[in-house]
Amino acid sequence: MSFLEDAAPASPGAAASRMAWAKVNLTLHCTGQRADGYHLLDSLVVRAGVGDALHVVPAEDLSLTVSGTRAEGVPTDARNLVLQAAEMLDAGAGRGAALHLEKHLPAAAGIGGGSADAAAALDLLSAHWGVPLPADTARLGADVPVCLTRGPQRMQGVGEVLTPLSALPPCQMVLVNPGVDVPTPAVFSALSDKNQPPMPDVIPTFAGFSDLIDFLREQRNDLAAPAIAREPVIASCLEALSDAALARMSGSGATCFGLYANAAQAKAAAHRISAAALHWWVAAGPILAA
Ligand SMILES: C[C@](O)(CO)[C@H](O)COP(=O)(O)OP(=O)(O)OC[C@H]1O[C@@H](n2ccc(N)nc2=O)[C@H](O)[C@@H]1O
Ligand SMILES: Nc1ncnc2c1ncn2[C@@H]1O[C@H](COP(=O)(O)OP(=O)(O)OP(=O)(O)O)[C@@H](O)[C@H]1O
Repeated sequence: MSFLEDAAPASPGAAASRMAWAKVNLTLHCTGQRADGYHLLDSLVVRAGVGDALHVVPAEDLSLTVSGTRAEGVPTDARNLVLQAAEMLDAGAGRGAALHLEKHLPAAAGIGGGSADAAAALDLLSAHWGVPLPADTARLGADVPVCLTRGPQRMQGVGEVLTPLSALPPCQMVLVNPGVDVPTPAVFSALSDKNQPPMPDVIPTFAGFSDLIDFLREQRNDLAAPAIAREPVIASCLEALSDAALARMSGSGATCFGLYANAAQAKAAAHRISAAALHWWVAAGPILAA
């Protein structure tokens, strides 16, 4: 089980570090489809207080090593979004950096693990090399622009249109992943109605936890039904979170989140679910305010 307290501090030899916080889609409405096949979205996105950590030390060449509880199977070559972000930023200039990724988020899990790592790499290396961020970071992945922001965001377009929202009331979250990879393209393809209603034009400022929950209850994750049809265990994750004020799936799955009013409730739920489903990944922490 992972908690915010487990988040890796800057490693002793690192010149600089960044956290790559999990991205959670509190809502995910699919409102259309572009001619190139990408889907138009309307999503309320937050960061959970659990994530990967990326460290850099100066070096002649560009390199990446990976450790951590979820390091198994994560590529260390050019397939890794951290190195793709570095190459994008370097633009062929041949700059070096020794990068080390502490991987704690499951991959292909709907919480943007790879996208958050790419955003952390862009932010870290932009400062380390003294070069500006490129404009078209969505080329690395539709979730990369939102992972470069802090605080709650309304995400529209195919992921590149971002509107910062007022801070949410304090809210604790439990994340549960049953260990099945859910490929994003397959879930989008299986979505039968791609023209569903957006969120309201104006997202209100929430006075307290119960106002936030009341609002979210009226919203949807349109990818939940096709994801559950592919992987029915996702419904079991939602069932395991049934003591939460609200339980939904994030992104294209399979990770589900439960929202709780306080940390004691969230930790109790996380312990209960971990004990009952030993092979599931379970994490608890606050929604990050900024
Ligand atoms: C489902 C979300 O996680 C919601 O935040 C994102 O839209 C997906 O973000 P991502 O994994 O960074 O997406 P990408 O790596 O750019 O795209 C993976 C695949 O998802 C599908 N895709 C993604 C984003 C989008 N707006 N429409 C899509 O149809 C496409 O088939 C694409 O080939
Ligand atoms: N830094 C990285 N960490 C994890 N996986 C990576 C990384 N870089 C590349 N990958 C590859 O990308 C794939 C998808 O990873 P990622 O965690 O971004 O997907 P996701 O959880 O589906 O994100 P989303 O929330 O956008 O659906 C993995 O199968 C993995 O092989």
